[in-house]
Amino acid sequence: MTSPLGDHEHAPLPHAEPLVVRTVPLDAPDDLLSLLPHDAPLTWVRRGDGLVGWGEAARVEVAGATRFADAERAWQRMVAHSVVRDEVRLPGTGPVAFGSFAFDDESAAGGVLVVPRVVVGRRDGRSWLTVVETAGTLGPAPDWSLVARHVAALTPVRSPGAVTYTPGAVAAADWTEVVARGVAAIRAGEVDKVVLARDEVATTTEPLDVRHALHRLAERYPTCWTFSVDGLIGATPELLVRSEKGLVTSRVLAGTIRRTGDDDADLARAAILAHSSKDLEEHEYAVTSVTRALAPFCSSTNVPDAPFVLHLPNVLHLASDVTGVLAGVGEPLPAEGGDLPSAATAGHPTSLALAAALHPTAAVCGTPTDAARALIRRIEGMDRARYAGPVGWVGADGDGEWGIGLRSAEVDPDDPHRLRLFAGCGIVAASNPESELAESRAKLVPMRTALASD
Ligand SMILES: C=C(O[C@@H]1C=C(C(=O)O)C=C[C@H]1O)C(=O)O
Repeated sequence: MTSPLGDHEHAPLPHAEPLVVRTVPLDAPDDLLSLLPHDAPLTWVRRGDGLVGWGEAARVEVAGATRFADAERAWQRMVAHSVVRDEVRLPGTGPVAFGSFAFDDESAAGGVLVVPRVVVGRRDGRSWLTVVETAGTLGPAPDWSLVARHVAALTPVRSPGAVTYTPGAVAAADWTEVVARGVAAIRAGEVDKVVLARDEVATTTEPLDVRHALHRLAERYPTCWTFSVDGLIGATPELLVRSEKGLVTSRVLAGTIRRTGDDDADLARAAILAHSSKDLEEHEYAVTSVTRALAPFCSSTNVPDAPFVLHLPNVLHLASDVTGVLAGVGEPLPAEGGDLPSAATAGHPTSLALAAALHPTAAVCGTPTDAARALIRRIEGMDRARYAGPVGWVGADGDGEWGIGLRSAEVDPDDPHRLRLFAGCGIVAASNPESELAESRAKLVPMRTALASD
C-alpha cells in the first residue's frame, strides 16, 4: 500500500499515548505571561490574548525535508487517540501543540511539537484552562485552584545581568561582503531577490530566565506575536498563516526603514517607504510568493492593492494582509498541495500543512525560492536553525497560527548564558550593503532590548 504522505522516508512516529484533555472556563489574570514557570515556558501572545503553556504531555522531534509532514502525522495520530471534553470551544481550546521548525531542510535543528500539560488561553475577553493527562480516564474538572497552586510555586523572574555581544558566524564587518555577493548574484540574473541574515552571540552574566525577555518583548511590541517554544524566543511582526474555520490570513512584511525616534521625521520616512520602488519591489515578491502558495488550497483569495506601513518601535515595514477562503470540505487537494494529509476532522489542510506549503516565503528566502535558498546556503555562512522558520501552534481541528520566527534568539540548550540573535534583510538589485547592515542592526534591537535590565 502506498503511503498518503508520498514515497519519502519518514522518521518513525513516537508511541502515541492517549491524551485525556479537558478545557474549562477560567478567569485568567490580565497578564498571561505572569503564569509562566522558569522552565521551558511555552508562549504565543499578542495584545494580551493568546496561549501560555507549561509541562510536557507529549513531544515530537522531527528532522529534514519531511519535518512538517512527520510532525503533522504525529499530531493527527495524537488527536485521533485523544479523549477531549471542551467546555469553551474557541480557537486554542482543547488539545494544542506548540511548534517551531528549522528554516532549512538541511539544518540540524529539525523541528519540534510540544503538547503542554497545562494551557491557559484568552481571546476577546474569554479565558480558559486546558489540562492534558497522558493516561487514565477523564477525572473531575480542573479549576482555578490548580493554577493557584502552580502560581504559588513560581520562582521570581530573574534578570540576566550584564550582557556582552560577540560576533556570530559572520562578523558584522564581513557581512557587507555577503550582501555584496547577493547583489552581484542578482545582477548576474541568478535570483531576483534573496534574503540574507546574520547572527550575533549574547552572553549573559546570570543564566537567562526566558520570562525576563518575554515580558519585555510583549510590553514593547504588543502588536507582534511574542513566542517561546523550546528555547526559540522572540516577538515577530510577521504572521505566516492563521487558519480559522476555513478562513486563512497571512501578514506579509517586506520593505523596511529604520525609525529615528522623532515622530514627525518617522511620518516622513513612512511616506518615503510607501513610495520607495526598491522596497515596493521587495514587497511585491513576498506577496506574490504567499498568494501563489495559498492559491491551490483556496477557493478565493484577497490581496490588497497596495501595502500599508506597519509602525513598530524600531522599524517601519511595508505590510499586506492576504486573506483566503479554504476550498470546501471534501474537495480533493491538487497535486501542488505536496505530500501532507488534510485534517481528518476539518476536511481541509491544517494550519501546519499550510505553514509548510507557504514556507519559505520570499520575505525570508527570496525569489525564485529554490535558487534563493541555494544562494543562501552558498554565501550566508551560517545555519539559521529555527530563525525564520515557522513558529506557532496547532489545535485538534487543524486550525492554528504560525508566525515566522523573526526578531528572535535561540537559547543554547547546553548553556543558558548563551544565545544566538538573528536578523536578516531582503536584498534586491538596488540594495546597498551598508544600509542593509544598518537595517539588520535595527532588527536586532527587539531582542537586545529584551535581554537588557533597565
Ligand atoms: C528577515 C527579517 O525580516 C524580514 C525582512 C524584511 C525586509 O527585508 O524588509 C522585512 C520583514 C521580514 O519579512 C528579519 O527580521 O530577520
